[in-house]
Amino acid sequence: MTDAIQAEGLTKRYGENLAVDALSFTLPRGATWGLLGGNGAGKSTTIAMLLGLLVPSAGTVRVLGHDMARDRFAALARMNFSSPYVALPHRLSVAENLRVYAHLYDVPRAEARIAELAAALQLEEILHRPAGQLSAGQKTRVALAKALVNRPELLLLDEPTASLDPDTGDWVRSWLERYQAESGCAILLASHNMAEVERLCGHVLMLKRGRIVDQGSPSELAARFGRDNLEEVFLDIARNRKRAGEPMGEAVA
Ligand SMILES: Nc1ncnc2c1ncn2[C@@H]1O[C@H](COP(=O)(O)OP(=O)(O)OP(=O)(O)O)[C@@H](O)[C@H]1O
Repeated sequence: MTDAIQAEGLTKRYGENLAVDALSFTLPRGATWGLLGGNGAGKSTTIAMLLGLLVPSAGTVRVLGHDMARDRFAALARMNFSSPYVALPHRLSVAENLRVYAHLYDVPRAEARIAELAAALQLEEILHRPAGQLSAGQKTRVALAKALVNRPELLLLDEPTASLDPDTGDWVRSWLERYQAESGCAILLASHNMAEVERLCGHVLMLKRGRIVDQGSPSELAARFGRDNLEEVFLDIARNRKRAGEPMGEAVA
């Protein structure tokens, strides 16, 4: 079976600024991986290139076996994306929004799929409310429904729980865990929430100034840095501290 994502030398330059610098990684089918990095590390730019929204300055991306430079639409039909920073049309009701996306993705039996998602994501009571009038938690659930409308084999999530209260954030994480186990879809998750990444991700790419500076499972990374958790590893990398046992002078990045 082809991998969910194969990125080779993926690069994005904005003038002099190298936002993403020769990223290479392979996300297997069915895996949940995290993309971690400080502000400006290149996470959103990477996701935009994986979606084909930005043209890479160099490098190649294959999504579910499709070359994004030549065969983007075949890949887009089989993947989806969610970000709290991308607003849904705010005057349309939740149901109308989901119908538009179901239509765009040519979803068979669209009304049945929308009803299924509304039940799963607790949207039934808000289906006829304008999307612009929802709370952050409700918007997140609608955005997830939109992202799942075409039963994607690959889901790209940019900060899926940003601005949610701890209870709603936990609900979304549990839901994603269950959904991933049931559907087997691959997930690439960009997040600033280290506990979230520890809980959901089997493997983490640590990004700094557009480059992968380390990677591994959350527990491997913690062990490598002699730390208890990913938050401490993140701070070590951000502040150029050494891995456990590394001689002085060999900074991580
Ligand atoms: N449209 C653009 N034009 C010029 N530079 C850009 C553009 N978009 C992003 N950049 C730059 O590219 C770099 C990576 O930005 P990006 O948004 O990918 O980072 P990020 O890891 O998603 O950050 P954050 O966690 O703050 O969202 C930054 O230096 C940013 O200023």
